[in-house]
Amino acid sequence: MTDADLVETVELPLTVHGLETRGVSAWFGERKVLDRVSLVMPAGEVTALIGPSGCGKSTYLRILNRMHEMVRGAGLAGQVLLAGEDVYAPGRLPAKVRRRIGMVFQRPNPFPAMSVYDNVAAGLKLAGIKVGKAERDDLVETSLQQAGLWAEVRDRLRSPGGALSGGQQQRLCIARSLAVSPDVLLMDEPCSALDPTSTRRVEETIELLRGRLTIVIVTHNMQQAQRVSQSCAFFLASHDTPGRIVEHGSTEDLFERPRDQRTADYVAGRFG
Ligand SMILES: Nc1ncnc2c1ncn2[C@@H]1O[C@H](COP(=O)(O)OP(=O)(O)OP(=O)(O)O)[C@@H](O)[C@H]1O
Repeated sequence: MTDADLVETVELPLTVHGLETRGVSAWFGERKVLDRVSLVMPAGEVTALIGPSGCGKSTYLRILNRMHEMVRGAGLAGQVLLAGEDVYAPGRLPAKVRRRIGMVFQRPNPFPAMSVYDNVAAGLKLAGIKVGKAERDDLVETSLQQAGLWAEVRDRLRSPGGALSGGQQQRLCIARSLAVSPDVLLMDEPCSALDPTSTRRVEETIELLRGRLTIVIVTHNMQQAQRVSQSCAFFLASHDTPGRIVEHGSTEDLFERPRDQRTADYVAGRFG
């Protein structure tokens, strides 16, 4: 048997696209917070962004789906490519980019008074997608299944989203994002407000989604980065130096065989 035979091959649907940035820098007013960040986030994989607080991970994530430009005074240079196409090309609508590159935030933010069903269907509505009732039913069910929540809510689709547990609410938000069939899902510390059991369930959902779409996750939890991601990028900034990637590569290499001493210190919990 050769080494090649041992490599697990995951067959990707043709529709799964990867994401790449080339020389991305960012500013808030005069202050530069990211410096020439180049990174490939492979199709169908989970890429974890790690690093101490304030090094620019969330800013970088928000650049990927054009949310950074919503902040007054925010500046940007460089390129973001989805399936090789620049998401900042002239004429590309930010709303369309955000439909292809969805996002889940630190705190679950379902519409609390809206039913579970309507919360997922809201993903379609917000994206301006009109479908008939039967197709909507299908999409809601499929999205909840992909988010690993269907079995828990199939009998309470008409209950308010706000009545679910924190972890269920986060998976409901994931289902809402999935309803529009995005290419990429960005997750900004999606488990930081959750207890360990709910965290596990969200991690299982991430595992379920792997291979179906490309995922980029910001996490402060080193065990989580190791559990859920296949590749990993370590960001670092200092008081007078904007955030940069110190090291990136396979998650295993980054944690087991870091090339840079700062990476070794960070993943071992010696700072940050
Ligand atoms: N809206 C904003 N206006 C001005 N400065 C901002 C804004 N958002 C973030 N910053 C600054 O940009 C830098 C990067 O912040 P960012 O939130 O991206 O870091 P982070 O690595 O995600 O931090 P954390 O892990 O604490 O969430 C920080 O110095 C922060 O203070």
